Amino acid sequence: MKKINLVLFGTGNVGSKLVHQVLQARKILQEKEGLEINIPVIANSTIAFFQKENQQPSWETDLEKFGFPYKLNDILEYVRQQNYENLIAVDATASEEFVDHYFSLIESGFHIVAANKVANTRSSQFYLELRKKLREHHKFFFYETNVGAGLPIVETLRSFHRSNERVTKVRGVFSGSLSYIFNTYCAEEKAFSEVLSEAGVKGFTEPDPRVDLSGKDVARKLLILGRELGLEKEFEEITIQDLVPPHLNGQSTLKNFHEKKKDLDPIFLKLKKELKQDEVIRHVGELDLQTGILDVKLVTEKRTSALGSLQNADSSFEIFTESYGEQPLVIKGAGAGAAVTARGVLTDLIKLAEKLPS
Ligand SMILES: NC(=O)c1ccc[n+]([C@@H]2O[C@H](COP(=O)([O-])OP(=O)(O)OC[C@H]3O[C@@H](n4cnc5c(N)ncnc54)[C@H](OP(=O)(O)O)[C@@H]3O)[C@@H](O)[C@H]2O)c1
Ligand SMILES: N[C@@H](CCO)C(=O)O
Repeated sequence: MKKINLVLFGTGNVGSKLVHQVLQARKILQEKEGLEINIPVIANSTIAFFQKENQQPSWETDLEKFGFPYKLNDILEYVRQQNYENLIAVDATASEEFVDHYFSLIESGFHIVAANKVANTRSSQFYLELRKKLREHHKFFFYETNVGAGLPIVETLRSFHRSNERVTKVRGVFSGSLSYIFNTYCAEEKAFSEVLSEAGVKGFTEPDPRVDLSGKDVARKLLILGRELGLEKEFEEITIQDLVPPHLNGQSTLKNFHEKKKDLDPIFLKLKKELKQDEVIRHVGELDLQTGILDVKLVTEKRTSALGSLQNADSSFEIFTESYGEQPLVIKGAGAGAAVTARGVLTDLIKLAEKLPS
């Protein structure tokens, strides 16, 4: 039986769902894949819980009851003492700072699976250094859920690139939360702030929803795909329409944003009133490989068009390539949500495990 040992960082929407899915799938993975997945350490931003045997269904209570404040070195020392094989760090945080730990983790023998997009959207220099470090230590880095949650977007583009298929453009609704927000807002008589709150409760938005509204999350996804296709770009080169008014932006606190988010209502009501009867608002990203332009913006679409008729938190990626010609390959489905994302992380873990020794 092949064993992998996970250290899970982040126990929010995605991280907690992942533990449940691993526990549920454990027996079948052992039987059908010959794979045992253990999670000896679970950590959030402040506390960690170390479990010597297999994780139990009571892990949430255990984390709360027996978890204690930790430093990364405590975890590195612990896994070294336990001599765990096939170690994988799962980054289910949205943390900018956590990514600084990737180098120590790799040096300490970890592979990495990340839902967090930050490592792939820092400077090109960081991006290349990380890959150099991975190569030097013979470690893998999987991050399919960085774009389109559980949808196979990164893998599809990487396969095109490897087979020398020229991708000319990727366009679509890249954000599950903004899809939900504009699909709902344009279809129902609710205040924008109310729909925004709903998207948060459903686990579609980033921990700070301004990361979605500012266009930053979609811009990150464009950059990740662009880099996958060999485009050398920096985040600052992306054209982004920021939907957060200056008085609620990153200079003010998240608490202040939540207290004042009703200030968004008149702004979006004005946009809605300007629509013709057969029109809706959609939030789109466009990655043009021919011009090198990466663009994030709001557009008006016909209600009946492919993007105009999207439902729920669906994302839609239109991938234009040389062989597909005028008719793009379209990948569409839930673009956010804990269950689909955790399943995407679990799929990454299984694919990574295939590359590891028994
Ligand atoms: N939700 C989705 O649909 C979706 C889809 C695709 C990708 N993603 C990505 O998945 C990641 C997690 O999203 P989420 O919705 O699960 O967020 P979330 O519910 O806010 O959970 C984030 C978790 O990360 C923990 N955390 C923050 N900083 C940390 C640190 N330095 N070390 C260890 N843990 C830390 C938080 O701990 P505390 O509770 O202690 O703060 C929390 O448990 C994000 O990067 C997001 O972009 C999400
Ligand atoms: N906040 C992100 C989660 C998926 O990356 C979105 O809405 O698309």
